Amino acid sequence: MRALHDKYGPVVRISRTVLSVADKDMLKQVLVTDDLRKGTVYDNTAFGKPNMFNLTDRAAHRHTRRVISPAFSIRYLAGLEPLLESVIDDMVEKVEGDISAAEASGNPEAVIDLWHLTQAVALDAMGECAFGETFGMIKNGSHPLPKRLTEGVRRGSIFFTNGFLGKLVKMSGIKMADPYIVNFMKDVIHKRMTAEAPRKDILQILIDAAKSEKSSEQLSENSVMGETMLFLFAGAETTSNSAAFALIALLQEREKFEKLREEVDTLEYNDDNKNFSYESLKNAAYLNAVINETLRLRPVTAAGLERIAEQDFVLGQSYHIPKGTTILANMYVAHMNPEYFDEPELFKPERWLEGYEPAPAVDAFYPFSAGSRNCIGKNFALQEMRLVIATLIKKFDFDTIPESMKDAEDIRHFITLTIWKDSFKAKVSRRKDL
Ligand code: HEM
Repeated sequence: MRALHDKYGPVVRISRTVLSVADKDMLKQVLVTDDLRKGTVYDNTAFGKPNMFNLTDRAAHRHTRRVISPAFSIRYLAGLEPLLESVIDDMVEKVEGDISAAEASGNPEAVIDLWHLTQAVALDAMGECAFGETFGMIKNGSHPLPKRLTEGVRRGSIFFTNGFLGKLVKMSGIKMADPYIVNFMKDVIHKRMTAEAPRKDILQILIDAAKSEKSSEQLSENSVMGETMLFLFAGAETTSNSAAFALIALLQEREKFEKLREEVDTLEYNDDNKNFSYESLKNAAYLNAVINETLRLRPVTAAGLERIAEQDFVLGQSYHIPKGTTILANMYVAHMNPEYFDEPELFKPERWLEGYEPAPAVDAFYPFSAGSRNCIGKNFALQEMRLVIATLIKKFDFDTIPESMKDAEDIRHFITLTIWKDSFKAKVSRRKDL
């Protein structure tokens, strides 16, 4: 798609009824101002349960989003900090344990798969915050869930990107939701519905809605299940891949790693509970610049977001778009446009720092989308990424493994952007300068 945009400009007609759009003002029009309805491709992900992500009906989506939004408010998220912190503590313990094991056999460095580690962290974070208990991924190293999750996402991507196949499977009545995940979910919800005391987490907001007697605040039990499963799909791999992509970029460019470490060492850190404060991470300019730059270069939805014109309209004051046209909002192409971001191929966190010239076009930066269907988990994801990256850099030294660095260049797009090998290993040791 990028090559087509390079050749034909910000609007590319890829078939009689499908346009790809990468102009920043048009992206805003499609996603925010005109707020076009989600396209039919989203129906293809609704094999199991309808949820906030795949609902295309505006009223149904508005209701669900309104009921769930309090779980993602900044204030409520602040209350989830102890849960996230316990996951980060597990991560540190795990890495230290691996290093101790390596040291016992005479090696100061442990070989650790950072792709898997961040995935385990994201799954345990989702477990703690949305399922009421950790999956124990970091500690035990395995749980049937991540394997099935990855398989599910990859299988789903075939249907997500192939509308005809999706419709065929739907018509045939084949159930795409993995029964293991469904049963797991049913148990979790049952436990919480019958629990005596509430637990302060994301799931609690959904459970309260399931129990609510006011129809305007209600969610059916079926919806609670659909939404909770959605958090697992939407919240784990997206966040873990992004955190891992940031670590890979920092290992590729050591001076940026050192610059980040310098900043991380100045941040408020509580030695007793071994954690950074939310405020200090939120205001860490270089850390947030590294995250922004990673999301610019490696946006999880790099294939574009599908929207549909429900009536004729004029796009960007120049294109007459007939009703029924599908529009792909292609943020990746916008992120790679040199008019918006200078030297767009380069990993340059500095562009996000105050005073950098030419300033990045923040209105062309859409990693979490925008408008009524933007990412509800944005703040959660950002905080988790900040914690993971800052903690690893504060506590450990890293050495690269050439073969892994090479493998990390093979990046593919399923539903999210991922490393084809599903693995990124590095040598990790205790920090020598502490
Ligand atoms: C780096 C991490 C993440 C990125 C880059 C990301 C990005 C996105 C994007 C681009 C969308 C719009 C998708 C579309 O229109 O098709 C989206 C939607 C969504 N995301 Fe995220 N996301 C991340 C993490 C999370 C987390 C942690 C959660 C939940 C805990 C989450 C939950 C959702 C949900 C529920 C939607 C659908 C919202 C709606 O349609 O109303 N995401 N995300």
